Amino acid sequence: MASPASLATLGSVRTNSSTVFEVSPSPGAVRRIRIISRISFRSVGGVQRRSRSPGRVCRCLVTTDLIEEKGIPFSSESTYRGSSGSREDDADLVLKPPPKPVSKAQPNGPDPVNSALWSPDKVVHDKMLETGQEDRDKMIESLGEVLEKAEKLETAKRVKLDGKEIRGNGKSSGSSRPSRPVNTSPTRKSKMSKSIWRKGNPVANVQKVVKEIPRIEREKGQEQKGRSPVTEANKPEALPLAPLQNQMPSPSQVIPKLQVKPSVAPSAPPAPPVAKKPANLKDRKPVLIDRFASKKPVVDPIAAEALLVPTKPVKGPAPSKAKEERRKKSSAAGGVRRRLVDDADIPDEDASELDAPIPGVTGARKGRKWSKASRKAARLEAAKAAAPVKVEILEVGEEGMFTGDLAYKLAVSEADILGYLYSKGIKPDTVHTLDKDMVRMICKEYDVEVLEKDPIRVEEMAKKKELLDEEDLDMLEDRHPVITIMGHVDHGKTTLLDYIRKSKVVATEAGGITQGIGAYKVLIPVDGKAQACVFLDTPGHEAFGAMRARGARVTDITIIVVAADDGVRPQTNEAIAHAKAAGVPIIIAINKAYKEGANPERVMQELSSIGLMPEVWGGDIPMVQISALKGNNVDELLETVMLVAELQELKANPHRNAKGTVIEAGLDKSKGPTATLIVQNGTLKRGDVVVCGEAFGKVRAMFDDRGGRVDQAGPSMAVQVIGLSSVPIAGDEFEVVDSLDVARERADACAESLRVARISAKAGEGKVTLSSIASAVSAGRQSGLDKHQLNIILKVDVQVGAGLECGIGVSDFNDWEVGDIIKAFNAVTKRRTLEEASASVTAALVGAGVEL
Ligand SMILES: Nc1nc2c(ncn2[C@@H]2O[C@H](COP(=O)(O)OP(=O)(O)OP(=O)(O)O)[C@@H](O)[C@H]2O)c(=O)[nH]1
Repeated sequence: MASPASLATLGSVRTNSSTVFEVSPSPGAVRRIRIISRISFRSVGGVQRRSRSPGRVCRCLVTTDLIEEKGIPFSSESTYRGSSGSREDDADLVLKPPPKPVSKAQPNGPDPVNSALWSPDKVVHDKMLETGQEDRDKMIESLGEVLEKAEKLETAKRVKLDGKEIRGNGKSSGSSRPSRPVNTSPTRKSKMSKSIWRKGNPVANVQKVVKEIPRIEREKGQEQKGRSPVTEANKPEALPLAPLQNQMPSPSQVIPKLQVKPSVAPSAPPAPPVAKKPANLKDRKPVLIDRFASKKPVVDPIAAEALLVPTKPVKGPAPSKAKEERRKKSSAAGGVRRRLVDDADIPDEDASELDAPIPGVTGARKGRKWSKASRKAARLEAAKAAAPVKVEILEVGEEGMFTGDLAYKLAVSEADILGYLYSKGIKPDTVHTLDKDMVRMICKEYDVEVLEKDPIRVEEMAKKKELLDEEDLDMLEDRHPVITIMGHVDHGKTTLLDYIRKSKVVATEAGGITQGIGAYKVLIPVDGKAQACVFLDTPGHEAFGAMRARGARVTDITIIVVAADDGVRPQTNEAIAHAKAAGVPIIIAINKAYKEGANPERVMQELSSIGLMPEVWGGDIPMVQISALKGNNVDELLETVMLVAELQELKANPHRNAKGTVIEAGLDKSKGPTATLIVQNGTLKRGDVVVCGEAFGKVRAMFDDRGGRVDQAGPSMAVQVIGLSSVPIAGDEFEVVDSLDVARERADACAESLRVARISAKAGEGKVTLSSIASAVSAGRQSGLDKHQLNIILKVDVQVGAGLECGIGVSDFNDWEVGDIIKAFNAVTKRRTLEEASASVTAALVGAGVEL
């Protein structure tokens, strides 16, 4: 309880219920006066009523500083609880004069403060004013705290939602505490932005600041003040915090700057906020605006502008009408590809041609349609090239044709031909060989003209030329026979020749044959006396007909080998034809006669059917059944040969310059151009000047069939010579002349004559050979061949000679027909069947415009 003295010094305040003053009268110490209960500020003791509300509640806290400032001495030990005091005590307290001021006395006049204090009404009034002011401050402060707490809660929620928890808000709040009174008036958004910004989450803050604050400011500025839009730079200062900022400037002035910082772009010109967003967001983190923005395709601004640029309006509806008309026309024509041509001019029968690509128009319309058409055309062209081409004119020889060959030339199947023959009551032979009459009949059915095949150049080549002059008749001497072995493939020609060489040549001459030059000299005992003979080897494949023809031309006797287990075959017939054409005697060697399954009688019958009647059957053709492998009856065969040769009375003039035929030619690395010559008349000496077609030269050396050097070669002798200017052509005739000048002139004349002959004879006859093509091209003649070129690379080792399984003469091709070249190519390569090779190459030639 307060003492009366203390109460007297403090003054009295009457309350309706109790006195709530707690006074500590000790000066200098911290004192506190607390109103802890309901008080009613009424007019007490002449003091003006502060509040007319009897129930007004007011809680205030007054520090002793204020009391000390007022000069009121008090002590904490003296308290007064006046509820139990009497009115007199209260009056005494009021009526008593206040004690003399201790600390601040004013001698010249009354101290306004002290005087006021000493004025009972004024003291109470001032205290009430001070208490009211403090209450307002307290209320403002408490409201600020409440708002700040609410902001913290809201911010925490938002941050949690963003996955970023904001911690330590108390610090920031504390730092901004001085501005709380200011923040009572501004918007919550600005404070939140400030708070978040200061917590180091600039991204979220940036979004809010950029998007919201300027808009709010702008709206407020425009609506309330009616001013022109503020710039971005002065927006922060235009916040509605300004009035209170003047009173509490320091913190509030900093906060708006932090809020506006991300959105401020001082150097940027004023622009709509929408236009500014991408730049700011891009500067920060675009992924927050659009996480997939980086994955989106980048649009070329120029292209986008071009697309967005509106097209100029086209005058009139012409394009659509024309397009519609074209569509109608194309639909009527029935194809997309026909839109590019004038359909009205196209007859119906030519409509199919439009399926092919249109030259020159293809490039005008690119797309799947045209590429598909191109592919279709390519397929058709390929199929056309691969398919057999029906000939218009067919040549047929005396030997007739195979059914397969005729079917290919007529572009039909063999079944069609056989069916036609059966319908006519004709049954072809077992090998399906059609004779000439059958071929004519069939070709007439298919409207193909048939011409008699020229028995030809092969036959002409096979004809034996007369090598003897009138001067030679008085100096003729016997000569060795030249024998050629011919026959079908694998019928045993080489086996027979090998047996003769081993049994006769090797046995009689030491060393045997060391070099094969396509001619072999053999000594055959006849009546106990060895007689020499020369064998020429020729390939049996059909492609080497020309070689066999040349062989037949230079030969005196022809041995035709026929396998008893296979019978007469095509090359058998060909060999027979060549021999007949050359007028050369024919001896039939029925080989493999002792082989199981062999039927020599059937062979004899077949031969007799083609005009070769066996001697045993009363004919004039010697036929010997032998075994080339075992050597059975080979001596009998040789005796027969020599008997026939003896009957021929083979003679020549060895005392004159040599004449003969080139049977083989080639190019040797060390020797240069080489040629195997068989002397048919005269004697060839070393140093002679020879002319071989277009080649000429002095014979520098000669080699016999054993490889030995020889100085001369008489009639029926085969030698290899070196020293020629070029490689001659197998089959060319050679002749010894007096000098090189003469030889040169003869060679040039021969070359020109051959060239002219090839052009006129080959090309004029419609026969296409490499020579005719080359001659036509070189001569520049308009023969229809100068526009085409056929490139064939064929690697061979020799031109013509013995054992030519792997080689044929390149030069021979110059005079060959293309068909024979194809066959030769197939024979050498053996990559595929003859029909396949012929079909493919023929198709290529036909496609190139070459008539075969
Ligand atoms: N059983 C038997 N086989 C033989 C006989 N003669 C040859 N042959 C075999 O028949 C095959 C062909 O013999 P070749 O001598 O190469 O026939 P070719 O006529 O020279 O053949 P080309 O030179 O290609 O024309 C070989 O396997 C020989 O062994 C024979 O009398 N009896």
